[in-house]
Amino acid sequence: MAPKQDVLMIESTVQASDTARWEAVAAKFNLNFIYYDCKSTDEFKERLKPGGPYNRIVAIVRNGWLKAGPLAYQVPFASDVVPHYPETLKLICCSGHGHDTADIDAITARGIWYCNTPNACTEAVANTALSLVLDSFRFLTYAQWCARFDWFKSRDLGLEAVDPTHKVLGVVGLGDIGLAVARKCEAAFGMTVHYHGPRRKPEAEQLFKQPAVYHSSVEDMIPHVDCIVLAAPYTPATHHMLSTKQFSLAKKGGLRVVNIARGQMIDEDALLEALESGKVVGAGLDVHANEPGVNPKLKDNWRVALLPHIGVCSGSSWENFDKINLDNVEAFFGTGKPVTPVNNII
Ligand SMILES: O=CC(=O)O
Repeated sequence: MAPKQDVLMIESTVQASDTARWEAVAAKFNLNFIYYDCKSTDEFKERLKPGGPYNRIVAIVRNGWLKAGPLAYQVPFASDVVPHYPETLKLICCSGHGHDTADIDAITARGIWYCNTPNACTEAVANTALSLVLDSFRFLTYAQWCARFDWFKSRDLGLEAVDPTHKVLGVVGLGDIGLAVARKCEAAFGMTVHYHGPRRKPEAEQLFKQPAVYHSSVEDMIPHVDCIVLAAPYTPATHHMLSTKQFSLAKKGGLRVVNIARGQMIDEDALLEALESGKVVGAGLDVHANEPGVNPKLKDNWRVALLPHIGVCSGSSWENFDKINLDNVEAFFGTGKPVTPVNNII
């Protein structure tokens, strides 16, 4: 009988798992699951070496999020790790939409499929964005603080807070998540929608009562909108896409800034200056430039609502992660090709 094929499972303390289906797939393709428990990326590299316990792995599956504590924020698919992968490795399945922490070019050059889990957490992230949009106008997070610690400070909000009702939303990235955010903001607040992205999406524009307006640059869009939501992938082109120049273009009354994409897309120093000058009047940030951790000056600013990158954290996302990872493992071992690769292995 052929030896079992090792699959390295990077599990999470919080994850959904269709155990019966994983067991059935393991039995069908003679898979042996081994479980990642490295304390550091260096330990991971050691274990990938000849004679090491991970030296014959055929697939890596990162289900859910990495555990908190020493395993959190290890980056097992980064440029410095890829050269350590054994020749046997042919498939990586990683929960989540973004794949900016994986070196896709290097992984592809090694002949390894890389799959994300598209559309798995659209609903969860879009709902988080909706809440942050409201917060960026109404400062409800600050009001919570007042309820706990200083009731009468909340009275100042009477002059500062406004409603998002019938205001203009500007979405950067009208993909699955950006579109869902825009539709929710239209349905909940009657907001009209402008958007920016690499190309116009005429069909998506027509999904709104008042067709969405396309701008070929973010600079062109900012003077038209009351609130900007970042929902695009993080790439060299989107690094610091909101900085001093962009904030200076805010319309009278000020801009609100919501980020549910990646922290490095905003220059946080420039954001703090824009909050100081009144170019930006509210912000809601789920993601941060230096995760895990939040800029202390942002923490001190009552106009900023902060979350610890939990946009995705909802049971529906975890169930979808597990299902899509399973679909990819099953398709790869059955046909040689996974279902949702972001790269192409010829
Ligand atoms: O941040 C979450 C994701 O990329 O899915």
